[in-house]
Amino acid sequence: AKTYSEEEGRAYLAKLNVELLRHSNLAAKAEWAYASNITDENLQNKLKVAAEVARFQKESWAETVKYPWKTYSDPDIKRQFKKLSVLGAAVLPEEKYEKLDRLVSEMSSVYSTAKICDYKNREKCDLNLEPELTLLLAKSRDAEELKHVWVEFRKEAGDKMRKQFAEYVELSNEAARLNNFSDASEEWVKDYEAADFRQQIQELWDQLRPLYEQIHAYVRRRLHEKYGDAVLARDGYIPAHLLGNMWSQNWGNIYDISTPYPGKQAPDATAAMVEKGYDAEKMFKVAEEFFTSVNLSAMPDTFWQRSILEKPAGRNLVCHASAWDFYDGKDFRIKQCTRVNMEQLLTAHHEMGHVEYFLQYKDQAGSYREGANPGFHEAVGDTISLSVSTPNHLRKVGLLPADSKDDPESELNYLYNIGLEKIAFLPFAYLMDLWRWDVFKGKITPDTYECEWWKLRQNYQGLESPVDRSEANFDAGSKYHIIASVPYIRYFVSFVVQFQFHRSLCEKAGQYDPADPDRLPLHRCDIYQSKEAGNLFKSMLAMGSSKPWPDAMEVVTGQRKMDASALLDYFRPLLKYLEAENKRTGEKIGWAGSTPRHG
Ligand SMILES: C=C(C[SeH])C(=O)N1CCC[C@H]1C(=O)O
Ligand SMILES: [Zn+2]
Repeated sequence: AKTYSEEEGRAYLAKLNVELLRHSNLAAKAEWAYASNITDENLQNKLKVAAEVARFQKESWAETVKYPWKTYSDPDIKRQFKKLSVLGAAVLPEEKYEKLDRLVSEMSSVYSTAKICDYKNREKCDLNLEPELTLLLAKSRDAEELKHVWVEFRKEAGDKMRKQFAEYVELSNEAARLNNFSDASEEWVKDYEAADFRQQIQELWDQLRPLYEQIHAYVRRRLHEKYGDAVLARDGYIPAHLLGNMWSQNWGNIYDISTPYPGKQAPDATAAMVEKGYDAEKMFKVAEEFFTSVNLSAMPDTFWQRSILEKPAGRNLVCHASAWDFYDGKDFRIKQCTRVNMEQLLTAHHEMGHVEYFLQYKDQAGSYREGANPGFHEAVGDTISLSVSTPNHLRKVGLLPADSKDDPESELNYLYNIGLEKIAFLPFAYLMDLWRWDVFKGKITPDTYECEWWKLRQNYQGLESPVDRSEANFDAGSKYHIIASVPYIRYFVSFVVQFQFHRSLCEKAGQYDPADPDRLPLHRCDIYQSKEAGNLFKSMLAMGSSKPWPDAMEVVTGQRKMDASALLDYFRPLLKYLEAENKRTGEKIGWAGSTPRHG
C-alpha cells in the first residue's frame, strides 16, 4: 500500500480539520435544538444529524489510519493523528450507534421532565427538579417533606431508567472494545494520559479524607441538634435527604442551620442581588466583567443573542446548566435555568469559565479544541469563583454591605461556607466514577447496582438512604451525569487543581505570599482586575489540549502534578476550628462500624 509522507500527513490533517469542525458544528446545532426544546421532532433530527456525522467520522477514520503517523517526527502532527485515531462511539454499526444515542437522549428526557406531587398539596403534581425541588431541598427544614421530595423524585427519575441504563452500558462497552479498550472506563480515563491516573486520584483522596471526616462529624452534630434522635444518630451515617441538595453533593444550603458563629456576617450575596433587582442577564454580565477585568475575553454578541439564561415557559428542556462550543470560532452559548441567588451567580461563573476556555483555544486545530484534560475545563470558572466569593470582593461589587467587617468569626463563617461546597463534594465526585468504572468493568452488575451504590455512599460520604432501598431502585440514575453519559472524575480533578491555579494566580497578583501565608492568607485572595494573573491563566487556556496536561499545569503553577496541598493550605484555619470543636463536643470522627438503618 502507498505510504503517506509526513508532508502528505500534514496536508491531510489541514483538510480533515476543516471537515471535522464543520460536522461538529452541525452536530452541536442539532443537539442544542433538542436540549433546549425536548420534542420528538427535535429528537429525530438530532439522531439523524448524529448518524450522518458518525458516518463521516467512520469514513475519515478509515483514511486517517492509513497514515504511518507513528513514524513521523513532528510531535504536533503525531499528537493530532493519535487523537484522531480513536473513533469513539461512531465505531459501532449504524443501528447500534443510533440505539445508543437514542437511549442517552431518552434518559435525558425522562430526567429533565420528571415531575412529582407537592408534599402538602397532593393535588399539585407539576413540581420539576428545577426550580421547585431544588428550592424545596434547599429551604425546607421539615424532615418528612425532605424525605418525600427525595424519594418521589427518585421514583420518577432513576427508578424508571434502570433497564435503559443497563443497555447503555452494554453498548458503551461494545464501542470501547471496538476501539481496542478493554471497556468504556478505560476509554474514559484515556483523556488524562497517565497509566496511574486512578492511583493518583486515590492518593489525593487519602490526603483529603481527614478534612472531610471533620466537616462530616461537625455537620452531623449540627443536624442532630436541629432534627433530633428520631431523624438521625449522632455517630452514624447522615441520612441523605438532610443536606440541602438532591444528591447531597454540596451542603451550602444548610449553612444557615450549622454556621459556627450565628449572627455574624453571612457571606451570602443573595439578599443584595434580590434587593438590587438582579436578573439572569445581570448575573452573567457581572461574571463577564470579572473575566474582562483580568484581561480575558468578553462574550461575543452571538452569546447574548443565542444563549438561554432563564427557564423558558411552556416547553420541556434540559435545565441542567451547560456551556456550548459550536466549533466555528464565533458561536458560543450557555443554557442555564438561572435563579437569582449566590449559588447561581457562582454557577454562572462556572459556565462562563467553559466559554472563556472555548474562546482562548478557538484558533487551535480541531483535535485540540478541548481542555488540557476534562478536569481543567471544569476548573476555569471555579478558580475565578474562589475570588468572586470572598467577602472583600463581594463588598467591592456591592453584594455585601460596605460596612461589614472581617473579624475572625465572620472569616471562619466564610471558610466554613466554602468548605460546605468544596470539601463535602470530594467523596461524591470520586464515588460517582468509582461506581461507573466498576459497572463498565462488570464488577457491578444490574442486580447489584443499588447495593453497590449505597456501599460507596456509606463508605466514602458517610451517608445512608432515608428509606429502605432494594434493586427495584436505581439511585445512581437520579443524577444527571449518570444517565446523560457525562464522566464525573473531571469534577474531582477540578476541585483539586482549581486551588493550585488559585494559589498561583494569587501569587502572581501579589495577593498570596507562600513565604508568609498568615500575612496574606490564600482564602482572602481576590485576583479581580489583576491583568498579570489573567495573562498567566490565558497562556494556559490558549493551549487547549495541544500539549499533555502536565505541560499546561506547569505554565500556571510550575508543578506537573495534581497536588492537594493548595486545597489544604486554603482550608487550614477551618480544619483547626473543626478539630477543636469536634474535640470539645466529643464527636466520634467518621462512621466506621455504624450499622446502616436501611437497605
Ligand atoms: C454545572 C455543571 C455543568 Se458542567 C455541573 O454539572 N456541575 C458543576 C459542579 C458539579 C457538577 C454537578 O452539577 O453535578
Ligand atoms: Zn462545568
